[in-house]
Amino acid sequence: MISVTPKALSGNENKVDLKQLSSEQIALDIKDLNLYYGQKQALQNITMSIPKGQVTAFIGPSGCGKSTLLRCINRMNDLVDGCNITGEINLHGENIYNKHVDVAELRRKVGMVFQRPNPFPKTIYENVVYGLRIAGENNRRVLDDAVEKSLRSAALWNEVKDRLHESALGLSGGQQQRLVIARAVAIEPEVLLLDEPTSALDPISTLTIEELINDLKKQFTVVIVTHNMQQAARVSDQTAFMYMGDLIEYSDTNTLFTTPSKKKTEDYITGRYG
Ligand SMILES: Nc1ncnc2c1ncn2[C@@H]1O[C@H](COP(=O)(O)OP(=O)(O)OP(=O)(O)O)[C@@H](O)[C@H]1O
Repeated sequence: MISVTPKALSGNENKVDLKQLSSEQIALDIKDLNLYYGQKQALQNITMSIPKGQVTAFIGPSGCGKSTLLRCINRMNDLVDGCNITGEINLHGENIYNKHVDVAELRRKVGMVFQRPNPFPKTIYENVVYGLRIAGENNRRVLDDAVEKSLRSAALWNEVKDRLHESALGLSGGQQQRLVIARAVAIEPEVLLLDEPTSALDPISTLTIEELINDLKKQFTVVIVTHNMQQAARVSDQTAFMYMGDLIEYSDTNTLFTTPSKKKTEDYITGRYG
């Protein structure tokens, strides 16, 4: 078994029972989701409910479909030629794959942060307000308030408050990733998707982001893909283990890492493959 720090084990104050979630507790309800890239099936009958205000991690060996599943949640796979999806992902009881769903509006509710920090070549301030400006907000006071609030939420305010009008590209990698998180939270999404958000960062920046994730769940539902099992154990409340496009096991993080119910999960977390 991998070692799970006491912090991870005690971190889940508002533990939920995944088998008995009420509709108010569910942020995302995924039902019989199948995804094909051309002929190749990358996700098979994924059914799971992701609780609100918690951190859910997707783990599994390379190519198992973690990022594909994450990208389904804000319809990023729509951009892939030959990609075909069946099944449902319900947000507030509505299937995001319904024909009339406005994808831009969906992405406002479901923000995403990628592996490599990708700030725009603009000032720190303009990066944070980018989504608000697109939504037509130009009131200086509103924008100033959003900048401070978002940078505080991303644990970056103290480091950048005196250089808001300098280029974002002058920040360190870890600061850039927190800036990208600030940009994502500025438009107040309901769900925040993090696709291996620390894999390009040094250990100290990784720790800062992990602490930040723990704070973010007070305001948002967080779903994170990570290669790093220790990270999943440290930051998440629930963990989903995937293998070759299947969801093998999904349970609270403590249970999954200490008493997994499936042999495949146990083999993975004990390092027999991956
Ligand atoms: N755009 C694409 N076109 C075709 N096949 C793809 C595409 N993206 C991913 N795949 C395939 O789908 C499967 C799942 O890929 P995915 O990136 O979701 O896995 P992953 O678990 O996130 O892997 P990793 O940990 O290596 O990032 C893999 O076999 C991959 O090669």
